[in-house]
Amino acid sequence: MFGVVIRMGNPVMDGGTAGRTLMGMADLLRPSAVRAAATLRLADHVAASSGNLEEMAERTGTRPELLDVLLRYLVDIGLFRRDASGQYGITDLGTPLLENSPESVRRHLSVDGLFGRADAALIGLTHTIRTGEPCHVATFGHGYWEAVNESPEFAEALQHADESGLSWDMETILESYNWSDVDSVVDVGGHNGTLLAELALRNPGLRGTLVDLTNVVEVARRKFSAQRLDDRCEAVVGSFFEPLPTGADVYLLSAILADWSDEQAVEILRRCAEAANPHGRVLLAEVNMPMHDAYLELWIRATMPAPVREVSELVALAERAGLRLTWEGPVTQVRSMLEFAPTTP
Ligand SMILES: C[S@@+](CC[C@H](N)C(=O)[O-])C[C@H]1O[C@@H](n2cnc3c(N)ncnc32)[C@H](O)[C@@H]1O
Repeated sequence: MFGVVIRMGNPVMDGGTAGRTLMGMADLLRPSAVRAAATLRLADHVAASSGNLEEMAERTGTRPELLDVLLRYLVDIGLFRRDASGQYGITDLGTPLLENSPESVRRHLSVDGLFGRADAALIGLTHTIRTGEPCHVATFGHGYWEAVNESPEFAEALQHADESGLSWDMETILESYNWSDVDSVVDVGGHNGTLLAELALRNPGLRGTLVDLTNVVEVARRKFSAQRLDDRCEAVVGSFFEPLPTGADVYLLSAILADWSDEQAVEILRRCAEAANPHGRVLLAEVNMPMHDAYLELWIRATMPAPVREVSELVALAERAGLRLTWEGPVTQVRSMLEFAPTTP
């Protein structure tokens, strides 16, 4: 209370244009109110409501007097309107908060959802800048990928976000490597199965095993079934920090290491080296984050470590894990293709 009073009497708030602009840029209330509206599904409740605030509070599990303040503020910022009788309605700007709007952003903004939670952790950005630790870890006690696997809804959210298909230059993985000699591949951290399914479709002799955490594996299994690939592609629950299925020709790591520190990356590579012994190969198809976009890079750094590594650094990590470079493929703007073989039997 006193803080509010002090801030309202602050000359920065009352005067200087730049100060006001900055205070507006740094404002946290507006985004929090928009996200509260998304989380509480207020647009849908307003659309279905008879106008009775008590009833809407009951449905949203909120306190009527505070729900009223929130709705009034959302009117002030143009997401809702209120007629003379006090009945609320949705404006054009507020329409994407409806669950079934073609442009719906409700799930994305909900603080109960995967992306909304990750965004909420951004308040700890200073911690990340100081320490390098993702503020997601500092805020929730675990990383982004553990969160994905915490709730089936989170994995589904990721699947919807990934419906774009072969993203991040996956075509380079499919086309630059000689898959015709490969009988079996383990897609380590293979996610929703998009890449493995495409590999199997383009290489009819190839069998694949995808290893990932629980919820993601469910999504991958459904994809393999839908594409009638169950006889050649399986998805198994496992961690790349634990022993992996042994004896495959290729252990594929696509866009994995960027999410982990050097020590963790070496551990993952070592698990692949152990499983690949003695004749298998480890194929690194690492992503290179676009450095020119500071906004994206800050978001990613706040959410996961995502170090951007040069080819020489990747090779050095692999050597620490008992792997030697056997093939250097293309290095595109977003991918580095490198093949390794275990050095020790
Ligand atoms: C950035 S995605 C990469 C997915 C995929 N390989 C691709 O190229 O799109 C990272 C994947 O690693 C998985 N993952 C995270 N921690 C894991 C662990 N300990 N063991 C296995 N998979 C894990 C995540 O669930 C996610 O599917």
